Formats: sequence, structure tokens, C-alpha cells
Amino acid sequence: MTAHPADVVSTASYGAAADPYDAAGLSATARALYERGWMPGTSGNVSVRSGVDAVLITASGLGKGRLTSADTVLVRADTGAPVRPGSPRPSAETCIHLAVYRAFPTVGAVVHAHPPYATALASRRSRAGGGPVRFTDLELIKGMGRSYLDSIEIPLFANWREVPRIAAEVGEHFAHPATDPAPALLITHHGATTWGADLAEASDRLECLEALCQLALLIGD
Ligand SMILES: CSCCC(=O)C(=O)COP(=O)(O)O
Ligand SMILES: [Zn+2]
Repeated sequence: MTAHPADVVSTASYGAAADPYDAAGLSATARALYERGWMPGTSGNVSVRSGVDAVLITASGLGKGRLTSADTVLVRADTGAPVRPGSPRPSAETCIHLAVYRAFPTVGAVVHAHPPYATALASRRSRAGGGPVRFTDLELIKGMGRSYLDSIEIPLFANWREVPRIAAEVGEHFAHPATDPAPALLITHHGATTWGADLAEASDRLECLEALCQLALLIGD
């Protein structure tokens, strides 16, 4: 991942508790997803696990195409509160990331974006009565952490105005996960969230999910 010129300066402000390469990785991922049109304006957020009790996440409300390492915040994994006083405000959707980390201890990175096909398919499914979005037979299913070609169900959540309510429903859902749960969720009229061992895997899964959603819309019912 190529460092943004601003990262060379801003990573120096990070202490030992957050790896400066993680901060550079977060901001580079956000910029790349912005370039793809999946994080328009200030939308989207990215995080990585930082040790056992903290998460490094993008700051809230900033243009994701201009993000630098300085625009990341180390938060407590239990409460989402910034570890250091004077940090920028963490993403408004931090609680959703934390719900994923709590449910899946091996997850190292979470990516949330507003990609158009995933958002459209989630919204269409919601209008048709809701329930998980299921993909069948498509080869790209293997890109979602599956070694076999079968079907995969992506849970769909309501886009409550109170983000903690979305996070609570995500936490409840994954408290009793299906066997081999998909590393992804959709939020109706909002976007998609994927996760993986690291930023590369979480981003690849977002790419596959968006492609699956595009194909599903092309194929139709
Ligand atoms: C303009 S998008 C509204 C908020 C949102 O859905 C999002 O993904 C970005 O929130 P953040 O607080 O992480 O900037
Ligand atoms: Zn969002």
C-alpha cells in the first residue's frame, strides 16, 4: 500500500499503543474506496484491531478521499471511548465495528462503505419484506471466505437513526451465529460492512460483495 505524502509527517504523532502503519493503512484504504466511489464525501469508516483491548478507527465526518494517518483514533474495544484525550471524534459507527470484533475474536479489520449495488440490493430486499440477502451458485461466493460453491446469506439490518441500536442488533444476531457465517452484513438504505483477518482481506470481501450484489441485480429474480 503506497503511503500518502501526508502520512509521512502525521504518523510521527502516534505513540506505541497504535502502530503507525495501521494508521497509514486505514487512511490509504479509505482513500482507495473513495476513489472507487464507495465512500462518497464523508461516508464510510475503516478500523483495525490494536492489541487485545483497543481498535484504531477512522475519525468521524471527514472527507474519505482526503484522509491521512492523523485522521484516525485509538478507541477502547469495550466502550468505544478514545484512549487519548484530545483525539479526533471517532466514527459515529464505531459501535458497529466493536460489535463485529466482539462476535469474532479472530477478526483483525472491519470496512464499512456505501457501495451503490450493495446499498441498492439491500434496500430492494428491505422493500420486499426484509430478511437476509442470499447468493446462490455464483463463483464469487468463494471470495467471501467460502472454499465451496453453494450459497451464502448476508444478514440485513434496519438503518435505525440511533446507530447503537443497529450495533445492538448486529451483536444479538452474531451472538448465535449460523454455522460458517458470512464475513459481511448489509444495512438497508445505507451500505455494507465486511471483515477479515486484515485490511486486505476485509477490502477484498467488500469488493466481492459489491460484485455479487451487482450480478444479482443484473440477473434479477
Ligand atoms: C455522509 S454518510 C453518514 C454517516 C455514515 O453512514 C458513515 O458511514 C460515515 O460516518 P463517520 O462518522 O464514520 O464519518
Ligand atoms: Zn455508513
